[in-house]
Amino acid sequence: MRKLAEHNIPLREASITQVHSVLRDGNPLIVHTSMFANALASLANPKQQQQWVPLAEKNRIIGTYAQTEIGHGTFVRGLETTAIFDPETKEFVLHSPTITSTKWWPGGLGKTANAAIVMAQLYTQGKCYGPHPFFVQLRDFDTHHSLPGVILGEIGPRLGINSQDNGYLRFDHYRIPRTNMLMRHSQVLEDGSYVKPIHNKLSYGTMVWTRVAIVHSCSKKLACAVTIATRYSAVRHQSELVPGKPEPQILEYQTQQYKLLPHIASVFAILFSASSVLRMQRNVAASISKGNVELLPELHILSCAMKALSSQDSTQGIETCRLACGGHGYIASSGLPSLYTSTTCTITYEGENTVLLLQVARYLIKSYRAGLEGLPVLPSVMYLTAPSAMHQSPPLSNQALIEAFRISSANLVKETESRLCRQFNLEQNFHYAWNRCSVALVHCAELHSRYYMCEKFLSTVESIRASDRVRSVLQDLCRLYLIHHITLNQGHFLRSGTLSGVDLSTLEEEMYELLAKLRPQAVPLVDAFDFRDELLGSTLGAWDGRVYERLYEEAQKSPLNKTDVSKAYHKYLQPLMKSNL
Ligand SMILES: CCCCCCCC(=O)SCCNC(=O)CCNC(=O)[C@H](O)C(C)(C)COP(=O)(O)OP(=O)(O)OC[C@H]1O[C@@H](n2cnc3c(N)ncnc32)[C@H](O)[C@@H]1OP(=O)(O)O
Ligand SMILES: Cc1cc2nc3c(=O)[nH]c(=O)nc-3n(C[C@H](O)[C@H](O)[C@H](O)COP(=O)(O)OP(=O)(O)OC[C@H]3O[C@@H](n4cnc5c(N)ncnc54)[C@H](O)[C@@H]3O)c2cc1C
Repeated sequence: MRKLAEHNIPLREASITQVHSVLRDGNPLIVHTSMFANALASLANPKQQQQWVPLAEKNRIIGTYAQTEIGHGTFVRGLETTAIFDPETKEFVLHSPTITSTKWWPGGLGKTANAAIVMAQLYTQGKCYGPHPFFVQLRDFDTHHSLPGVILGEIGPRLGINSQDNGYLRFDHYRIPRTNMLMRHSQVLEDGSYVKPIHNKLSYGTMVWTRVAIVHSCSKKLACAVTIATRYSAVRHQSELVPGKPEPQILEYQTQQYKLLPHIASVFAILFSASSVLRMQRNVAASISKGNVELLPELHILSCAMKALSSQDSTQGIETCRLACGGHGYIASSGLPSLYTSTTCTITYEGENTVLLLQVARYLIKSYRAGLEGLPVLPSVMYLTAPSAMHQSPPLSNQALIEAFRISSANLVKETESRLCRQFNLEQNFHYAWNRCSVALVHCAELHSRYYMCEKFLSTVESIRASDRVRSVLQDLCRLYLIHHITLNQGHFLRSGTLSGVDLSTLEEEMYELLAKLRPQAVPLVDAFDFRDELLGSTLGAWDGRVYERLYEEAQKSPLNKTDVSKAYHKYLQPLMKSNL
């Protein structure tokens, strides 16, 4: 926090700086500097911002985002915490009526935060208007004691990010002023009448913002992992490639190159997609402030798609990097275990991935149907019903591969929509039919999202003007990425007829050549991510390659090495050894 102040970094931007990466196992302030700060900036009206933002900037208020309940995370409309307006006192009464309505998971809630943005079902004049955000003080600002009517605690150890205090929260008829409802988009007036927002999902804005931020952070985490594993693979020598010859660097093995290079490529694919979504988010934020919400649905879908794909890719990539380091990848000092545990949670939080992909699928099916009827659809999905341009590009060129993605994705959506119609005719209920098709629907969303990511990778690389040599390396990397994902999804391309079996063999052959061609670039590419050793925090991935010395030095720090004979010997082991059991 002192560093942020020194460098004049506003609270809202803190979460995208390096600060949080230094604190590897999570930290109790992350939700304060990200979601809480963003909720105030985007959901509070100017008067409320004047009241709370300066206090949050000075860390007098430390906040969290309390939405998820022990009984409901995904289904936001099903939240049970109530905020009932009392016109007599001009207050909202917050209450947790059931065990399942207990807020559960918010970061920093357990012991750190003294305030929260609480999502609760808004009731006024006897009517429920759905989940709305409220600013709620939870602890005394001086003593830090929880306030009467507020029950708070920590939820216990987790798979990772255990330096963070994820918490639980219950309300017992806890009263807050009317003006604590975040009123930028919707309001409850003094007489209890409700003023609705210009789009009924604007109160979900903090989630959209965080999903976009997660895409960027996933590329960073994966970049750390590939840096560690690639540098280590250049230092580590093992086995014989040619019998009788010296042990080669493990990076010489094609299988090792196959483990690492596609994930190095993935860092760029995620990064370039993140930039594109971020640009769109800024445009949408500017439009919303002028009262235009036309592009909000597109941003919602794109942020769902990219959050799902980037969290899945980076988690798998980090695990592959860990395995690529053999036994040393399992040791905590490699940095890889904590990278994994602090990344795999992104698959679940801020919208569980399957659920987000189903949001994307819903949009694809709706847009496909609209396109068939000649109704206007947004640019990113026009291709679903637009004629194919496959024949215009040279066979197997990058453009042709992108076209193959586009056509395969459109084909899958078309096929799944027909299945949905057939199922609907059988079930006579759209929702049951939807559920019966949901595996295929998730595949549609994944292929569409992959197409978007490939397209962003290629168009960004093609636009590089600063250096021909850099562009050339990135073009190879991008080509590897396209072919790699085509080989992983062969079935879709064969089914749509966009690529033949022969095409796929040709591409596979090219992929193996690309691995060899890119091998000398592997270390320079990860060096170019420019992580300081302190930030990587890895015995295997440091700049100087002193892997074995660092592993040995780190072992010396183990508390068990402070004495030659441990206390446990005298207490348990010696008696056991003498007991003749
Ligand atoms: C670095 C920071 C650390 C972060 C730590 C992690 C913090 C957290 O995890 S906080 C909690 C996060 N929780 C979540 O993300 C919950 C996930 N669930 C949801 O977002 C919603 O329940 C969701 C989107 C799945 C469904 O919402 P629901 O209100 O039921 O809408 P639904 O009926 O499915 O859709 C209705 C329409 O709204 C649209 N819609 C839904 N959400 C949005 C949105 N945010 N913006 C615009 N439109 C939206 C849909 O596309 C749909 O449009 P259409 O009718 O045209 O097809
Ligand atoms: C580390 C961490 C930090 C978190 N921080 C916060 C925080 O700061 N604030 C906060 O409010 N919350 C936080 N959360 C909660 C998080 O947002 C939820 O866990 C997440 O949204 C998933 O919801 P859930 O746990 O209810 O899962 P569920 O929705 O119960 O998911 C369980 C399974 O059901 C499936 N499923 C659910 N609905 C559907 C559907 N409609 N169709 C098909 N399948 C479905 C899912 O795919 C999944 O396989 C955090 C969670 C974690 C793990």
